[in-house]
Amino acid sequence: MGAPHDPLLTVRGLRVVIDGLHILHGVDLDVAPSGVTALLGRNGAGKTTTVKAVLGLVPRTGGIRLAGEDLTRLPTHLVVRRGIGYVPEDRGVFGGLTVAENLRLAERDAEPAYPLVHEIFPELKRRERQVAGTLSGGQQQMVAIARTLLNANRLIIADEPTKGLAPRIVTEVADALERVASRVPVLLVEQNLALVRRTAATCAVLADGHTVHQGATAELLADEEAARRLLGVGSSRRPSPGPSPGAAPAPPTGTEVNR
Ligand SMILES: Nc1ncnc2c1ncn2[C@@H]1O[C@H](COP(=O)(O)OP(=O)(O)OP(=O)(O)O)[C@@H](O)[C@H]1O
Repeated sequence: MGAPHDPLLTVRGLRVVIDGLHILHGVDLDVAPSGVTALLGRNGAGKTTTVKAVLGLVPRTGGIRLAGEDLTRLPTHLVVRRGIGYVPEDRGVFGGLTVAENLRLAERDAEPAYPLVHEIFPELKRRERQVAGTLSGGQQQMVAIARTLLNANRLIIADEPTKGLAPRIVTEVADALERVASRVPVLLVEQNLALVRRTAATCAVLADGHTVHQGATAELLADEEAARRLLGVGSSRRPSPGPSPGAAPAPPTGTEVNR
């Protein structure tokens, strides 16, 4: 175990080769021990592959440590048992099962944390008998996130949880993510910069399969030129409401990684 401010998850020199294609060739990433850390980058930069590599869903080399423990050679089921909850991009909710059945399938611990799930997602308690396929996209996303809260996870990884959702629902999911991150640290893959600005104190940016920036989100997004160059977008559409109360303290400066 490290000191309280040490990163919870550290990824160093992560490489992924699939069918001879070099998809990741040097991803470095520190996930803060509290709050939300964002993983950013343009389409195809390697964000989902990075997450899958951490989980052991694709073959990888490099260094992956959770609270100091080396996960690099562990298969997925053992990575999950070390306490990493995963909310995949497609949510993976079983549309033909009820909300309660979806949650029951995700139980891993002897005493699943239903009180916590119902505290953070009271709507899921009210809808526990509803067939998940009839839920809205945002409600399905809440089921997907709730599954990771049932077990005593040390880190939750959410891959683009707001993708395809209407703006009002994005706000609801963002609210939920903040509630979750006040209890369990979150690594958030996200393209919605307003959401990132609101929730994530720190971020890493990928481009072409490697890390090109790590640091404080507010500093990156305040720098128009860097945001445009690294993310391909302007960043000054909204004033920053600042990081959430549960967010980790941000490092003083960003670090650009030149390769
Ligand atoms: N199994 C695979 N076989 C071949 N190429 C792959 C495979 N998985 C990913 N890639 C390629 O690797 C690159 C990175 O993909 P990845 O899905 O990690 O990017 P991403 O940053 O998550 O993109 P997006 O924001 O569009 O979801 C892309 O060019 C993608 O086409």
